[in-house]
Order: sequence, then structure tokens, then C-alpha cells
Amino acid sequence: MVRDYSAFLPGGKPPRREPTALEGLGWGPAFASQIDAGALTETPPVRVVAVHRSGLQVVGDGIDETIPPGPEATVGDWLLYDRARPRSSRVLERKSLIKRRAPGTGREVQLIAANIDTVFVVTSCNQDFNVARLERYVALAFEAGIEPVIVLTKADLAEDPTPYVEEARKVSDRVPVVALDARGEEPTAALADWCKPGRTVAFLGSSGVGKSTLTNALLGTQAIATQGIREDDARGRHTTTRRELHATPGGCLVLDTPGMRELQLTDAAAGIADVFEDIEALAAKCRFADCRHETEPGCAVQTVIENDSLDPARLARWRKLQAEDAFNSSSLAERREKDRAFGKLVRSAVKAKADRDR
Ligand SMILES: Nc1nc2c(ncn2[C@@H]2O[C@H](COP(=O)(O)OP(=O)(O)OP(=O)(O)O)[C@@H](O)[C@H]2O)c(=O)[nH]1
Ligand SMILES: [Zn+2]
Repeated sequence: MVRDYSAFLPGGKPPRREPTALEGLGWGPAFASQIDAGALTETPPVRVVAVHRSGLQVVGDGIDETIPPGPEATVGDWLLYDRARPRSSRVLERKSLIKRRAPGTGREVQLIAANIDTVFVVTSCNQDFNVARLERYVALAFEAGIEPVIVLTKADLAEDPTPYVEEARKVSDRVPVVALDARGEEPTAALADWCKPGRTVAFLGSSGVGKSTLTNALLGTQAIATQGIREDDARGRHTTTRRELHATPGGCLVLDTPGMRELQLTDAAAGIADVFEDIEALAAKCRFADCRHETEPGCAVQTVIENDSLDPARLARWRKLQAEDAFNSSSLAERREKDRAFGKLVRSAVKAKADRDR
């Protein structure tokens, strides 16, 4: 018998073994390094696979239970499960986290999903396509510490998807772009690079772009209800309300998120800087450190716009996202202060005008 020693040779294949139950759920060194062997048996690791009103559904090696709400955890989180006091289960440090300010004016932060490896930013090759929205979602992914991939659905309905792909490529050099038909077999092959065993992926995008269709395609089922065929309507109706993890036949975990149409950017300055690193690099070369890239002499950004190598619309979108982020990141008190300062400004302008008119 000829033995295969290749695994022991430099560059040889590592010995293959079946993933453990925990690895199948996405467990890996990033989490294992946070605990010692004693804790591992006393408080076994479990992953939050769904968030319900009644509590968190957690799954581990031989564990599948719902624990009452309590731990500051969200779907995708890893907990060290304390059977005696489930509410005290420790949340392990996350690889990535998507969060947002709770709707309203407070500073309260809502956790959306944790430990996602890849976010598929989804839009379709039709009226839904919007570069500003892609930039916003990509910034959000970068900020959360997640690798984004842009997925353009409904390529089958477009006469030629190429212009959409080219527009999407301009969002960032660091973000791959895939155009496909979300129905049927195509997504499993087209997204295979990111949907590996033990990896966790999620879809972000407006209602009706095909997130549920993509999820079903990866799962090989029709488990997720999709909207009826409404090709003439790019808006679509909101159909997804769950937030849970599903396993694909290939062992990848897919998070099904509610349509996040109103997703605002908060505390995402670094993510925005990552998306617009071309403009940020130029801005660093402006003569004045506080250059607003308008009419200042020695403005590197305006020079490039004049050479036609930067789209002024992209500069405008960068400004808009920065302003949105700054506003959303300020506290309620700061916002009141801004409003007050603005009110004062208006009042003094009105008074000055009245004085002049007198
Ligand atoms: N022809 C074609 N139809 C698609 C494609 N992707 C999605 N659709 C259709 O578009 C409609 C909306 O798709 P969904 O998967 O429900 O969209 P969604 O993003 O999950 O929508 P919400 O749940 O509201 O967030 C469905 O009728 C799908 O069959 C595609 O690539 N090609
Ligand atoms: Zn400038």
C-alpha cells in the first residue's frame, strides 16, 4: 500500500477532518482564544441563531434552547452559556458588529447582527440601482469590520448589465462586484468564494431587490417567503421580518435580516473614509488643512475634478454621508445645541434685517 505522506511535506495538504458541531456554527480561533478549557465545559459556547420577543434562541454542541432576554446580545453572537443563570451568560468579543441608533432622537444603539464575515450589498439592475445607497451600505460594512461584496440581481431582466457593473465598481477598488440572476442555481456558484463552511454571510439592501430569493437559492429551499413577481415595480413591498441564521447544504450560515431601507449611518467616520479613500488621499494634499474643497487656492480635489478624473457627484455624496454621520453621531444635547445656535443665528439675522429696514 502506498501511503500518502503529502500532508507532512512542506506545502502539502493539511490533514482533512470533519468540522466539529461548534465549527459548523462558525466557531473558530478568534473565539476559542477568549476562554480557557475549564470555562469551556462549565459554560459551553452557544451561538445566538435567532432573536424572538420571548428571548434568544441559542445553539451549541447538543444544545438548542431559548433563553430569556437579558444578555446584551444579538443574532450571530457567541455566548458562554450559564445554565443556572442564563441571563448572566457572557457575550464573547465580536469579530464584527452591525449596529444603528434606535429610531428617535436618543443615543441608544440597537444591535443588528454580530460576527458576520461577509455582507452582500444587494441592489438590482433596474430603477433600484443607486450609487449613493451602495456607498452607504459599503461604508456601514467597513465600519462594522465586515468584508462587503456588491451583488447586482435581476441581471436577466436588464438588456445589458455591464453599465450597472461598471458603476458599482466605482464605489471602491476594494469591493468585488457580482451580477447574477438571484433565482435558481446561479448564486451558489457565483458567491461560492465567500460562502465557505463555517462562514457567516448576510444580505443588505432595499425591499424587493432579491435578498430572500438569494437566501433561498443558497439554502436550496423556498423556506423564505419572497414577494410575488412584480418586475414592473422596483419598489416592492416589505416582506422580510425575521432575523435569524440558516445553514446552507455547504455548511455556510446565512443571516436573514429585515429590509433595512432606513439604515442611517452613525459613528461611521472610518467606514466612510474607507469607501472614499480616493478623495481622502487627495484632500490630504490640499494646501490648507481645513480646505473645504470649494474655491480655496491649492485645492487638490478641485484640481482633479477640473481634469475630469473625479466625478463632482462623488465629492457631493462624500460630503452628504459625512454630514449625515456627523449629525447622527452627535448626542441629543449636541443636536439641541446646534438647533439653538441655528435659532439664534436666524433671530439675529431677522433682527439685523429689521434694523436695516427701519
Ligand atoms: N427575474 C428575476 N427576478 C428576481 C431576481 N431577484 C429577485 N427577483 C424577484 O423579485 C421579487 C422580490 O424578491 P425578494 O427576494 O422577495 O426581495 P427582498 O429583497 O427579499 O425583499 P424584502 O423581503 O421586502 O426585503 C420576487 O418576485 C423575486 O422573484 C432576479 O435576479 N431575477
Ligand atoms: Zn481641498
